[in-house]
Amino acid sequence: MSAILETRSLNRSFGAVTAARELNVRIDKGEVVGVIGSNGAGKTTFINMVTGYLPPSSGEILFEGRSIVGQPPRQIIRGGMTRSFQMAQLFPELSVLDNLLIALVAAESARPPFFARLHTPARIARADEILAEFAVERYRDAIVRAVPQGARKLIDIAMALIGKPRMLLLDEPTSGVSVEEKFPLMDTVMRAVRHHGVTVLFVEHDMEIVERYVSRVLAFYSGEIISDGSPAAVFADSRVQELVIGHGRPAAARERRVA
Ligand SMILES: Nc1ncnc2c1ncn2[C@@H]1O[C@H](COP(=O)(O)OP(=O)(O)OP(=O)(O)O)[C@@H](O)[C@H]1O
Repeated sequence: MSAILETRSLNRSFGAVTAARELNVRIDKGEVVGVIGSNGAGKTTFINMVTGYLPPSSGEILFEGRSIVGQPPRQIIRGGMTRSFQMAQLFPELSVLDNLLIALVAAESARPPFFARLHTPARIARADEILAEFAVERYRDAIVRAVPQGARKLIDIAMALIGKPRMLLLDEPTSGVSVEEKFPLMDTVMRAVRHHGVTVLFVEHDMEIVERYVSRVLAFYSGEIISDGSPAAVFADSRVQELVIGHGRPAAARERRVA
């Protein structure tokens, strides 16, 4: 497998706090990787550095073999790596369609979206295609503010995928989503990313979601990766049990430990 994302000796400090310490991460094309860690472990710092929102204190970040350190987020998006946020980043007063078109133009062009013509037939066709893929067509012309939370999450992730990125980073895709909605939401997202062969890395506190959807887990603690492997191996790691998941580990992991 070839690497799509690599970090080398990546560090980030905030005053006396080390939020990332010598992170050497390699993600191969097609992997679905979960990032876990307790509050303040450095998960968001890692995602922010990789997507251009936060400059590293030192170290290297390679996307498809090329350094992206110093590139602004917009350039990284156009280069093929996008992200969604814990809180959906939609324009609440605009329609779902307009939100998707703005995201598409941002992924296509260096110009700010308001200088480009949004409503071209080709762009609308692409927006309709992704609305159908995420089964949210019925909200196409709704104002975002009026869309239920679960559908908003899906639309936010659809926005991240509309420009056909090769890598997607998600920050807690199921946060704020009801227990009944979380698995259908993740099923929809995973179907879409697998269909397009997108590599995925997502931060998640819900261990049931991690166990069900990822092939590999990175466990963060105090700015370092303390365990990296299959969900079964990482959940069985005594440091991870002590420092990261405690009693919140999934039932299957508990059973494996007892056996
Ligand atoms: N902008 C900032 N200024 C100062 N300290 C920061 C800043 N961002 C993060 N930190 C500190 O860096 C450390 C890592 O924070 P980070 O947000 O990356 O953790 P996290 O694992 O994403 O936590 P959570 O699960 O709560 O989102 C914490 O000690 C945090 O207080």
